[in-house]
Amino acid sequence: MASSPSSDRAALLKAFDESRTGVRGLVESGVPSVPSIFHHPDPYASVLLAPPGVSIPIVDLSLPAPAAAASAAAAARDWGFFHLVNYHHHLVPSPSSSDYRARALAAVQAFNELPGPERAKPYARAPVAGGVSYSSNVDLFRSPSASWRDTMEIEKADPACIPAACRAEVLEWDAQATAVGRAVLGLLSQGLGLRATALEDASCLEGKVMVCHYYPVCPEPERTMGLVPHTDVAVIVGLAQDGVGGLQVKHVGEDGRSQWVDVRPLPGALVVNVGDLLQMMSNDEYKSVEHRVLMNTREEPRVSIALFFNPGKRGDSDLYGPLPELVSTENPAKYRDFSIPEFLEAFFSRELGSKVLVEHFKL
Ligand SMILES: O=C(O)CCC(=O)C(=O)O
Ligand SMILES: [Fe+2]
Repeated sequence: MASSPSSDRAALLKAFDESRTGVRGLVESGVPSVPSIFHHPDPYASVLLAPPGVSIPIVDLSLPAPAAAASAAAAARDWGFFHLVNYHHHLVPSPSSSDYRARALAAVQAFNELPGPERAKPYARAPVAGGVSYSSNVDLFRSPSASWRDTMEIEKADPACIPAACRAEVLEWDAQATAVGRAVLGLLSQGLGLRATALEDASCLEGKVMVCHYYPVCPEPERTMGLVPHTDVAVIVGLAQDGVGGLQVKHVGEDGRSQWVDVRPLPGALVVNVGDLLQMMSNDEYKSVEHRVLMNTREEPRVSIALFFNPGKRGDSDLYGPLPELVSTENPAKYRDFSIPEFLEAFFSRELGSKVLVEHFKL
């Protein structure tokens, strides 16, 4: 019996997933070209590139609090993305000084470059017992094209389950990035005219997911993508990227047209962005923004670590939606309230995409 293209694709996806060694495993096996399951019809799709010199705003955390809050709020309103600099005085004191961020990125790279059988051990589709999973493409079986990326996800992990190659470093980074995340949530709360602890009180520091990406070198970068355009399912995200580049943000330029703006690596800076949940909690004051990762043509892999801050209270009766303080008869709620289980079910039933949850809960 002749097989159909879709059953061929399903079989190829299954075989790829069962290899348990991700895209890096394909590269190690010496694939000379990008296999068909990773082909994107138009990886550089349709939207203009911003002229050189256009870039996301920079928020300086060493400014006096009111100025820092105004700057973070303006960036969250106008761009949904910013570089955070001078955050070091918010870090947790630690005997091992120096660059936690660089250490964590290097350790994630080391994990991804372990021999295949070693890194295959935690291979699983999240969520899993122990809170750690390594896999390729969160939406592998739901999306039309796979992307050139492997990912380790860490959520409420038992430290013993984090691979030894990066355990100490990712735990250290989690503690540091959480301290910085607390400061950013404070600024963004103040920027909404609320008390500094408003978002923290809504449990937004308690439901964290750390997502460590590895984008292997690619034999045909123009045929595939690192990460398809999407908005983040989170309150905020703090991202550490290495020096390779490829992340782009969609922004409406001065001429009113959308364009892709490169988020060029800025040494030492953390990239912070607004997720769909904060857009809804802020009743559209802050905007989640579409972003993507293009494959680089450099002969080196790219590593990034994204820390997703989500609400930790997740019962069916813990409801989220526009913060009550922001809603009035003049400014009615633009979204209905929802529980986190309801939110996650909507997320896991779809491929990665843009604003799908914002649309889902819109009134
Ligand atoms: O790797 C990056 O720079 C972006 C990662 C990202 O957008 C995500 O994990 O949602
Ligand atoms: Fe993202």
